[in-house]
Amino acid sequence: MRRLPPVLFEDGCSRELVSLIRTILAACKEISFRVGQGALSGVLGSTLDENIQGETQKKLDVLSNQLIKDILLESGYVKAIASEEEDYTVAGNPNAKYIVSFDPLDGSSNTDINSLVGTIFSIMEAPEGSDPADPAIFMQPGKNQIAAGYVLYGPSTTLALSTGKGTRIFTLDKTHGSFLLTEDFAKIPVDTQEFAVNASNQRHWQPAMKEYIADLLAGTEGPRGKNFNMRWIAAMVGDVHRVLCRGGLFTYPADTKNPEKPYKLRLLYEANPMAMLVEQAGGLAHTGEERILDIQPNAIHQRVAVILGSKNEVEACLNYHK
Ligand SMILES: O=P(O)(O)OC[C@H]1O[C@](O)(COP(=O)(O)O)[C@@H](O)[C@@H]1O
Ligand SMILES: [Mg+2]
Ligand SMILES: [Mg+2]
Repeated sequence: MRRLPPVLFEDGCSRELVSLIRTILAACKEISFRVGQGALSGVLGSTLDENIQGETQKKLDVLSNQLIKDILLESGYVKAIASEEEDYTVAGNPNAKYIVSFDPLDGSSNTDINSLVGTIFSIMEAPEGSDPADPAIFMQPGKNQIAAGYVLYGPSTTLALSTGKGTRIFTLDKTHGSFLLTEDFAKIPVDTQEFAVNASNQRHWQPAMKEYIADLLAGTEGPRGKNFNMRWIAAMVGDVHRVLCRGGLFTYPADTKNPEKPYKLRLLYEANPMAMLVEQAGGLAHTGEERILDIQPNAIHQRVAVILGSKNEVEACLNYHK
């Protein structure tokens, strides 16, 4: 089986980029081990702290963030990092070429129930002459991503990675510690009969999303003329993995539950990297108003609406938003 580094070199990735990706993955292997230890790890449950976004931090959120942050800053490969669990961006090596944003542990409410969690990351180039301490370094649209990926800590530890030449899936061989290529070019089927949404928010959605989901639920008796099934893992990383494996539509739409927070998912750490992986596998990723990868960010913790997955189904959903 082909191992990760040679595959990336064949794609023309620079030595520095391959080393950076391997550095992130080294931290992910450690997180994979800790997550796999479950209650034995001593890091299940919550801390007494909140992150800057007002969310309670799980002990594994804090640990995963520390592992990735330390290894990246020590490596010298990054000019700056932005993390869901850091209040501000963190400056790195002023001479480095890349910047990395990451969600150290996505779906962390799942840690205590032994369910899916993962790490999501996005790599861009730092603008020429930029100041490593200036958060403006991260204010680039997602289409500038050089690489994006996630590591899913499930029954097996799985990496989905794109460097702009398709989306590949690797599986961690825990006996040797290598990520082995297990699916060369993931291809999301264009049609689907499966969707993922947190339906408990239904009464707070905008009319377009209410109508779209109602029509899916109406099945063969509704305007879509076919039955749909629903899944919700409560970890975007798990839901997007299913979409990459067998298609589907995943959405976290705008809602009016908390007027100060109409969107849930973060642009830099969640929406952008997932959008790149999905588009590189033949799917679409949109907010309902614009392509996610075209959004010009205005803050590191910015949140957006997300509709992604099988091309024809995302287009069907977008038709309700016109
Ligand atoms: O509480 P809900 O509505 O099920 O939210 C689930 C969503 O929240 C998230 O878990 C947010 O991620 P974090 O765990 O990194 O905060 C997404 O992965 C997921 O899609
Ligand atoms: Mg997350
Ligand atoms: Mg997280």
